Amino acid sequence: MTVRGENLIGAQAQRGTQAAFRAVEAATGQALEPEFPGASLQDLDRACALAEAAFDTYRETDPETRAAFLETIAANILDIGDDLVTRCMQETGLPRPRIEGERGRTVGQLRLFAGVLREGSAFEIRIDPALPDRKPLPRPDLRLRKVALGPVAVFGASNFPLAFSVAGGDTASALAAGCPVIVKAHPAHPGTSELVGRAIQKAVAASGLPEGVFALLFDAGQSIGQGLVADPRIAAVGFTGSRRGGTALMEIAAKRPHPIPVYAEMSSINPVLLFPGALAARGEAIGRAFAASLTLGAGQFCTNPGLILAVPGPGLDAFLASATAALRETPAATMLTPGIHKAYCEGVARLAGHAAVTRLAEGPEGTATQGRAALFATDSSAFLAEPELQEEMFGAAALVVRCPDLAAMRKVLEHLEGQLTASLHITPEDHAAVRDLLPLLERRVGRILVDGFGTGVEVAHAMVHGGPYPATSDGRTTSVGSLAIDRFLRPVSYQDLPDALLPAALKQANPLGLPRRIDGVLERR
Ligand SMILES: NC(=O)C1=CN([C@@H]2O[C@H](COP(=O)(O)OP(=O)(O)OC[C@H]3O[C@@H](n4cnc5c(N)ncnc54)[C@H](O)[C@@H]3O)[C@@H](O)[C@H]2O)C=CC1
Ligand SMILES: O=C(O)CCC(=O)C(=O)O
Repeated sequence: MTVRGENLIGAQAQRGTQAAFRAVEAATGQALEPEFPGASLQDLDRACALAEAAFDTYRETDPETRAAFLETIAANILDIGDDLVTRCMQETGLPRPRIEGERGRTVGQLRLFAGVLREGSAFEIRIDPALPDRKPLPRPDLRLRKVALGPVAVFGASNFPLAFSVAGGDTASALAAGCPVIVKAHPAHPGTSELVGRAIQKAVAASGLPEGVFALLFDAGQSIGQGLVADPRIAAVGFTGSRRGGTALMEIAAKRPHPIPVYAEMSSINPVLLFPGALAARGEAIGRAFAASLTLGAGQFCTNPGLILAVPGPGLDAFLASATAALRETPAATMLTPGIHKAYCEGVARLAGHAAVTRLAEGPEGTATQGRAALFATDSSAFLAEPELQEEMFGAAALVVRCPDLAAMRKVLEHLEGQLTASLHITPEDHAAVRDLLPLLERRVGRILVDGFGTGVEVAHAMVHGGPYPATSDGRTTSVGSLAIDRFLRPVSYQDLPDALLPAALKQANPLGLPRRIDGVLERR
């Protein structure tokens, strides 16, 4: 499939009329063909008008129609074949196995939401039948279902060009909910975006859905993204990227006459807690596993283990010896964009020059587009005194914080901002200390995991990929896993509507076969 540099608006593919940009080959820094002329504000208006026009029809399609649509998107993405993999490798510098794996995750995610639709409990059908004889007052017939919010603007991530981008988790969950989606393409992988966008556009047509269900817009600057978030027809925003970008969009959304939710996944340093029993039992092995997680994908994961907390002793020495040895041997790796590479190098230099920080290890030097791993150390009192030490360094760098005892470790955790994950390395003799910390961890993070690292998020029903601010803008939700659909739904209650007027989902005969809670009790099916 050829990349043409065209915006996809409704059933049309058309070149923009505004300033053009080109993708940059991550490994060489060379510009790639073709040019992507940016969308105009008229294009944006048309995409929003089509999305608004599509909304009422699309949201009332039955769950099976939307499930089949998501499966068609998945099949169309696979049908692009190697053209997608090679373009994506060029644009991101990520290796083939990673891209192929991510493609599998992307289609798996679309299929997961097809399953969610067929299962039906996401719509939370609740029926409280009328009690006409109740004293002193009769109870009305009350029926609740969740309905789609409206057209959703999606800003994909640079670091997951498939699973968190045009047909990624935000798009899949919004489409499953019944929301049309307008994607502002990430400028780091426009060709990949166009190929995937065409797969969705084709699926819209093949499924007989209104053309406004999907659009993809390119922009060399930020006016299309900002215009989208401000547009009154947009009802919610999904975003993965920098804290600065996410908070800028939150501000625009909050200032609208009708503010809307922005689900932004932003920055996280993902504390790793090495408990004394685990360090004594297997400090060396944990060190090796940590180095592998830290350097995965050049460290460009929001779940990257950026902060290690431990009490000094022989176990920590063993951990550091194996981690530093592994990091010194891990080749530098191509980073996604020149901007991300520059930000990483500056972050590492800032830490290296910090008076309270020592550098423990540095990976081998690479090319001008590659990032080298780095490990730094400080102590808990310096960490508590210097807020900049908890800033995310997006790349393969981490900071070890030596805590004199577990009470100091708790203080560091109390001081931390919201995080996506916390990883605990433990043995049974650490259980009492862990039990003490769990309530605090629940307040700080979205996912608590044992004897592993947060990278490689499982797409599943019980997954939470979220966390208190600034890990995300709204810690009540997740951007990965089936619960993500909830971000794009809201409850509506229907009181005393005759059956003939009720939506199919709430009719007495339950024609859609949805799971229902009758008088608070889940109905047997
Ligand atoms: N925590 C995470 O999941 C991730 C964090 N990052 C962080 O973000 C940095 C830059 O990476 P990018 O992917 O380029 O993120 P970014 O936040 O700069 O851009 C993400 C998307 O939002 C748009 N955008 C950003 N600021 C905007 C604004 N003010 N108005 C309208 N649109 C805006 C961009 O055009 C892009 O489409 C990295 O160095 C890293 O620090 C990047 C990727 C993932
Ligand atoms: O670790 C993963 O699989 C997902 C990480 C992520 O969401 C991100 O880096 O943006």
